[in-house]
Parts: sequence; C-alpha cells; structure tokens
Amino acid sequence: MNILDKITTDKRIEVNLRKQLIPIKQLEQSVLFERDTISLAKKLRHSHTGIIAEHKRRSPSKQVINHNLNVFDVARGYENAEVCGMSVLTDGKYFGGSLDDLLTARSSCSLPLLRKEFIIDDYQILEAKAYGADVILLIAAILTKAEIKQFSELAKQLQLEVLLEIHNEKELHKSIMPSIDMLGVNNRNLKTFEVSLDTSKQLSELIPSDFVKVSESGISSIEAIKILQPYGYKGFLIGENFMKTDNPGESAIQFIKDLQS
Ligand SMILES: O=C(O)c1ccccc1NCC(=O)[C@H](O)[C@H](O)COP(=O)(O)O
Repeated sequence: MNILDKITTDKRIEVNLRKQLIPIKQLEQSVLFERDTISLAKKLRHSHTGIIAEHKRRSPSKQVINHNLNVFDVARGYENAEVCGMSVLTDGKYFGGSLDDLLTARSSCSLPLLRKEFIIDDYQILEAKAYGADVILLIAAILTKAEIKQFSELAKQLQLEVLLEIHNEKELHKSIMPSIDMLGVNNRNLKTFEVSLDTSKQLSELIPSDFVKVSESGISSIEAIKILQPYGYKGFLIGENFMKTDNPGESAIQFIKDLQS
C-alpha cells in the first residue's frame, strides 16, 4: 500500500463519521456558505511571483515540520507578505491539520484559501465552502475521471475554484475538463517521497494553455522558480520552506523580495 492508499483508506472512515456528526443541512447553514469567494486563478494570472504559501505542521515525508506556530499568525504573516493565496492542510492524522485551521485562517486574512485535503466525497467540498475555502484540491491519482467531473462540477456550483493535482501524463489525460481552473504538477513522488522539478518541466508542454499551471512541492529556492517560469508556471505552492522557520510570513517576505530583485 502506498501513502495515498493509506491516507484515502483512513479518509473514507473519517468522512463517514463526520457525515453522521455534522449533517449536510448544518454545513449549508454556515454563515460562510453564502460568502462570495475570491479567485486564486485570477491572482496567479496577474502575478509576477505566484506564491501560494502553505500551513503545514507535519507530513509523511518529513514528520514534524513545526508545531510551535499558530494559524492566525501564519495567515496574517502570509497576507502581509502579499502572497497570492494560502493553502491550509486540513488532514489531521498525517499532517496535523484540521478544519478549524481553515476557519482560523479565514478569520485572519482575506487571501484566497485552498483547502488542501484528500477529497474522495462530495461532503468534503460542502465542508470546504462552510469553513471558508475559495479553492479545493482534487488529486487525480486517487480519483476516477467520473469523480473528477462530479467533484469539480459541484465545486463550481458552490463558487469554489478547483486545483487539480497530477503526477504523470496518464493523470493529466483524465483531468482535462472545463470545470478545472488550475492544473498542479506535484514534484514529489508519493512512492519514494523524492522531489524533482523535472516532473514539472516534463509535463508543462502537455498542459493546455487555458489552464493556470501550478508547480507543487520541493520548491525551496528562488532559482527553482526562475527555472520553472519559462515553462509557463504561474503558481508555486510552497510549504516546508516557509513553515520550518520561526516566522513563515517573514520568510515569505524575504523570498518574494529576492525573487523580484
Ligand atoms: O508532503 C508530503 O510528505 C506529502 C505526502 C503525501 C501526500 C501529500 C504530501 N504533501 C502535500 C503537498 O502537496 C505539499 O504539502 C505541498 O505541495 C507543499 O510541499 P512542500 O513545499 O514540499 O512542503
């Protein structure tokens, strides 16, 4: 069993329980359910830096990254750094995140928020809207083409954007549909946890130009971004590089300053 199989097996159990604890009707009554969302895709299209900064306490590949920060300060710091958007990991077991983290981020900043989750059920998309997300992540490796269509169309009905994550050409082919806003290439091989920018480079020319291209994982230097920009990438999802520091917001400020100089 690879890590995605393990995570999704646990996720199905978790989601079934959550559905019983908080019925859909209750999610739909959230004050945030009617909120007008903010477009991350638009921000990335018009940005010269394209940073999506992540809140990530721990991960299967690195174990503990940082347990000493609070989401409120991290979100304020990222907003102060003028990143394009913030990604909030909401999985508890493997990443130490929660939906409360998403809610706290929503109450602390007005950045577009990505719910970084392993989505395998419509219910999690309703949760994303109810807790203040603007964007959801769909991972092609754990979904069928029919599920990608169903989940992305539901997201659009709720005014949420969709970042679709791929690792290879096969996943790309099942993911091209009009309800996807952004295509994210994950540089991390989820079998070995090795990261290689070559994945982003190789897949870039196969991605149709109407999608905003995002490169995800293992980005720890401005050189990496300068290498990927000529391949058409407009967004760069960065977690550990900021979160391993005492002040992720300050790290993002310095990173963006160096990128612009
Ligand atoms: O980060 C992991 O170890 C991981 C393992 C299994 C599935 C997903 C995983 N990460 C989720 C992400 O996509 C990253 O948090 C995100 O791209 C940022 O990556 P990084 O900048 O390398 O922290």
